[in-house]
Amino acid sequence: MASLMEDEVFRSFAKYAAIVTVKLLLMGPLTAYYRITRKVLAFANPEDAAAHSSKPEEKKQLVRTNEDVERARRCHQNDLESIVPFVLVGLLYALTGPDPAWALLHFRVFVCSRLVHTVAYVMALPQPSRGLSWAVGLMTTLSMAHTVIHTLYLFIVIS
Ligand SMILES: N[C@@H](CCC(=O)N[C@@H](CS)C(=O)NCC(=O)O)C(=O)O
Repeated sequence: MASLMEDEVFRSFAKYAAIVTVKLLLMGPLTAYYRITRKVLAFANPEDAAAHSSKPEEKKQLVRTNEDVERARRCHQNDLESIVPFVLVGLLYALTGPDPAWALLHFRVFVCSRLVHTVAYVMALPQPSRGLSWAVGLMTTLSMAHTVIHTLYLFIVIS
């Protein structure tokens, strides 16, 4: 780890991966905040509610959903679909010895795209704000994946 930290690209990867992972982790507390402030202190599944009440009307109340809570949950799910691949691919990419300026651009663009995606999702901004920010993040990860695969291919051909 100490010798990896001497590498400029790995240091910036670690920094931006940490930022975007903290952002992902904060989606849980944000969902909890919406649950509390929108008074949706309900169960997620009907069977959980059934364990607490047998009355149909009461059961319905116990599984009540709220648009803000669901929005935060969907955003959290989307973060998992995008950020986990970024961290995995980004780690391999950092190990390919890319140009530091180009690598930094990839990391920054990805982090910005996810921050914009979160704001667009949670605040229900009009499309294509969310779609575009998601697409930019995806392109960035795919670009890094391309470099990883290309580097491996060259390594196999040369050796
Ligand atoms: N699992 C995603 C795949 C496509 C995707 O991530 N689309 C972006 C841009 S439209 C999005 O924000 N989808 C909403 C979501 O995942 O809840 C979906 O079902 O929509």
